Amino acid sequence: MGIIEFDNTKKYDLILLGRVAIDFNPIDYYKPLSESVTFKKYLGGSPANIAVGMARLGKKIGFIGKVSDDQFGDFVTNYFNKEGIDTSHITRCTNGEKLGLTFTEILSETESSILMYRDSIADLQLDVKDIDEDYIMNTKAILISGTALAQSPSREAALKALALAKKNNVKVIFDVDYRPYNWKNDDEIAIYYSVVAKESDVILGSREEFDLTEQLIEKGRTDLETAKYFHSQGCKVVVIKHGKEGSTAYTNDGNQYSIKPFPVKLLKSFGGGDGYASAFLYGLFEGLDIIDCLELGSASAALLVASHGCSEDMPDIKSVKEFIADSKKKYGDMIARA
Ligand SMILES: Nc1ncnc2c1ncn2[C@@H]1O[C@H](COP(=O)(O)OP(=O)(O)OP(=O)(O)O)[C@@H](O)[C@H]1O
Ligand SMILES: O=C(O)C[C@@H](O)[C@H](O)C(=O)CO
Repeated sequence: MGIIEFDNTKKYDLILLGRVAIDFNPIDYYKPLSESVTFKKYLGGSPANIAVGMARLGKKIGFIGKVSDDQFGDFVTNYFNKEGIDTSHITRCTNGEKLGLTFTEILSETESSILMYRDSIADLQLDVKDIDEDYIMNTKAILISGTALAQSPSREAALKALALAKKNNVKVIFDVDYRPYNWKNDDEIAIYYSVVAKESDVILGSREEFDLTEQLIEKGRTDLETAKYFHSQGCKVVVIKHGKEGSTAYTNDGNQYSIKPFPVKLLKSFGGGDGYASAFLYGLFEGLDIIDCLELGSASAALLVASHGCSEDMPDIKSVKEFIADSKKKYGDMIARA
């Protein structure tokens, strides 16, 4: 039994709530996006990427989201169906809202960025009437992706899902997932992120994302202060990521575990967080020790930042374990264990 006690009688392991979008990553990279001509289309959206990652790791996955009523909405739901992800609670917009589009710029071997088109966006039209208690009752855990809190009606839908999860003893995972595009101001970020974080059993975020969350509580906290605060609110695991510097998990029994990134040739700096979340959470559902969950997450993240895509390149557990074994053979047993 791991640190999170899941109800293993439930139909789903995890139901994720948030955006499904599309990534367009350049085939002709190492140049400004303005000069790229050819792109590869992938399913995208951080929670959608995590859903694909966890399905490929063998977990039973559901999703609550809103997509455009057009061919791009068809593309993403068909992709989910092909990956074995339940789409019964993915609904279509009725007023022409569009699916989010993300264009990745791979400028050089060390510089990349994303350009997100998110006006009149479909995913933020998720509504409280789309949140079904019977669906939520049937999962071990829900994952709320922070961007779903950026605007109404999605904001209230996410908070309703949170309330129903707590009511039905469904564990809550909060992936802070900060994308600036749809937020009105820092106060709203702090208000809504902290409301969800305080109710969560597991929180995953970068240092910057925790700073945004805590700005109306206390500024300038250390990672340990942040972790202790959310443990005092009932959170069991706080994971704080520091990009290529690695990450640390703080558990509510007072222990902390750090992991470093696995060495890879970076192609794009995006996707690591989604690969990390999928494999780390897989480890939690498997009841693994936290350090082993971190190792899986760090390995999957490394594979993703070395890949051209995100969802499409999510690894199965065999690939993750082979990568870890190869890395240990090449660099030594303690390669990632800080
Ligand atoms: N250059 C790198 N080489 C190897 N691993 C990396 C590199 N950069 C990031 N990672 C891995 O990816 C993990 C998550 O990256 P990061 O901290 O940037 O999270 P994030 O901002 O949520 O990612 P994303 O860009 O997917 O949203 C890191 O903790 C690390 O394990
Ligand atoms: O999170 C997004 O909406 C963009 C993703 O689809 C993209 O793959 C990325 O940046 C991964 O974190």
